[in-house]
Amino acid sequence: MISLNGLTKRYGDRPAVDGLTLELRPGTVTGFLGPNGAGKTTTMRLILGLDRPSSGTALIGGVPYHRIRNPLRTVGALLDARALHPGRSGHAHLVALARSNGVPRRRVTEVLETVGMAGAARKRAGALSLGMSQRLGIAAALLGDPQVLMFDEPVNGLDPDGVRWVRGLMRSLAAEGRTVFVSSHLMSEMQLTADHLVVIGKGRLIADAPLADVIAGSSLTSVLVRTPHAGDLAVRLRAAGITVDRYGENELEATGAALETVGDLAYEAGIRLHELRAKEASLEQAYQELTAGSVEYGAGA
Ligand SMILES: Nc1ncnc2c1ncn2[C@@H]1O[C@H](COP(=O)(O)OP(=O)(O)OP(=O)(O)O)[C@@H](O)[C@H]1O
Repeated sequence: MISLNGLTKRYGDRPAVDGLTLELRPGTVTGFLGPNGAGKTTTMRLILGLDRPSSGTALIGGVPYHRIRNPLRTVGALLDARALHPGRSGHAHLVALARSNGVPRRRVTEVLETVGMAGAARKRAGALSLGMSQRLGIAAALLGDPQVLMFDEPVNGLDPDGVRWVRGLMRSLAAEGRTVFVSSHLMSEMQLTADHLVVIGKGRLIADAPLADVIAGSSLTSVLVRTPHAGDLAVRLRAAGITVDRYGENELEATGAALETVGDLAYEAGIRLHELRAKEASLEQAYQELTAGSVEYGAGA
């Protein structure tokens, strides 16, 4: 479990991370979202003890990173896949990492197989494609078989097959009861991977909620109804303050109300329904609404 309490990091007088308080739970993939410069990488660096907080705390299993006795066996992380000695092979890198952290050497072979790098592991790190470097970084994170895993943009540079593989890996790590914290800008991918979302903007917490709740909270999530009495139902729904769009004679779309509310209002009015169906917003739409006020580096209209 990771707990952040009032976590703050200032560079000069500008906060990059501003009073984050939240908990990341085991058995869950938590997606970490936010516009460019929102403070995602800084938050991960603070959790990993690579930067010191200006105030507040980041604890892993109740202790700060620097007090963990065997960090690699407790937390695995991929922050920057290119941060490797370019002349060293992936295999040599992992062997050195295993040796200095008391991890048995056979784990190197295991994790290289897990990430599909067994063939390319003897290449110089500098000669690897971005996607292969990402796989190697993921192998390093898995090396100590840790309960907590953090990945900063792990699918960056991966081909569609690799993206699907990362999704399966995150899901299986969480299914084993591990805490998985993963940042990404690929909303469609996050929608398929994450159970829970933490959204930040300008260093501040915007949302900390199950994926389903974030999507249900979008103004674009609506209810589609098919009924021979669409006109009557529209009047009833509008009277209850619900926005209604009509499609043809027998169909309407109600926005800003739960499926149950629409069904109950129809029932109370004695209106027969032939179809009642939720039309979910995409995570991308929900995310854009949530972060509309926090985008610092946008391209304008
Ligand atoms: N070492 C540093 N010195 C000064 N400012 C920094 C430093 N590191 C990060 N920042 C600033 O902190 C803010 C947050 O940056 P961070 O990299 O954490 O954002 P991010 O959410 O990971 O962004 P992206 O999605 O673009 O990777 C940015 O404004 C960045 O310029």
